Amino acid sequence: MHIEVSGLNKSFGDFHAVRDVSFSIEKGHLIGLLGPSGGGKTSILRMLAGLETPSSGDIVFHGKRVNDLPPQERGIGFVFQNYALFKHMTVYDNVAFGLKIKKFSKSQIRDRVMELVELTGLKGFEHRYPHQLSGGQRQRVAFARALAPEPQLLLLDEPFAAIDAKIRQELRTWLKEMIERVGITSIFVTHDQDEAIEVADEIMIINKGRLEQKGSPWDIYKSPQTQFVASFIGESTIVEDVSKLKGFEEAAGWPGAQALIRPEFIEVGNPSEFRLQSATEQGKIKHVHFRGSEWMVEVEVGNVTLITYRSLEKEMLHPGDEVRVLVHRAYMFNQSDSWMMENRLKEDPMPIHI
Ligand SMILES: Nc1ncnc2c1ncn2[C@@H]1O[C@H](COP(=O)(O)OP(=O)(O)OP(=O)(O)O)[C@@H](O)[C@H]1O
Repeated sequence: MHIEVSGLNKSFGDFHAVRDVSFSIEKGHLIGLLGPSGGGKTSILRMLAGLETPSSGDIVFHGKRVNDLPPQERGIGFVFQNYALFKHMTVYDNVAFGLKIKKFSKSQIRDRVMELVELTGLKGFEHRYPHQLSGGQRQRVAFARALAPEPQLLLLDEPFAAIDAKIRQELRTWLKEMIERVGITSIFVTHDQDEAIEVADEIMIINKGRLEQKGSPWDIYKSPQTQFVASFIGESTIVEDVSKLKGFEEAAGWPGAQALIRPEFIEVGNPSEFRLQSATEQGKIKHVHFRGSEWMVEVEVGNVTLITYRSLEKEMLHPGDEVRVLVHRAYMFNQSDSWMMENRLKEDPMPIHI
């Protein structure tokens, strides 16, 4: 189902939970609504579902305005964290529930339930009750139940929040595969950036009721349009006065602009590792953390602590070591603009606008 949302607002009294949000979603895409707690993600989802009425704005499914349609007429399936299974019903009856309401025949129900039980890897569990299942299995039943009546849109609100880390990881991969196989347009809410990056075709970053950015995980990571997005996705250090770093002197002409530097924009090492010494800073190692496949290094340059990674292949660094630091790039932000700035001493002398 193609979705078009324009100028969506939601106020609770004089509190604006959702502010002028507009977006469209292609049929079959899996969208992650990502943002900090209280940002408005669930409110957006609830308005799409018809569980909350927008204060203003339009919600259009397949070219038809659905603002006034009740939830059961919108062709939506739900998997909510707190939308528990019916405890007194077996897996079979849970999955059959929506089909009975829609008055499918007994044999149609049987065929559809068995198809979904098979699809979700729950064959053999049809006669179990929810308390006889693991958390991951329960969420798979919830998924099967949501899909049974063949909805056009699937909404998932923090579907894995209550599940422990290892199973959550497996379920993410599983969910992505399932959604691709079924080909259903889906939107899921999460405040976990790894989850959104790994699972979603596109991410929408929601903060303080506003849509800050929408795009593929990779686009959002490499071209963040606001400082909030840059600091919310991935790791970074914010530098108040980047003009003090070598190669970034030009930034002194942009008062008020802040720089945000990602770990992969920084190289740290012994002097012999750098050919262009003049472009590097003097630094001192503060901490070195072992991260399994690499070192995470905190290095002090002037009064700023920068975070970067270092290959395990290279010579080991220790706290207190005097090192050279090369900052390749920085994201620059002021109130109305965002752009990428390259180290002038290193390569391209002109700042590149995103
Ligand atoms: N029924 C309501 N009445 C009053 N305020 C509400 C209501 N529902 C939500 N809010 C407020 O609107 C804001 C957005 O809430 P929402 O649940 O949409 O955020 P969220 O991004 O989903 O947060 P979380 O990740 O914590 O679930 C919050 O400040 C919340 O307190």
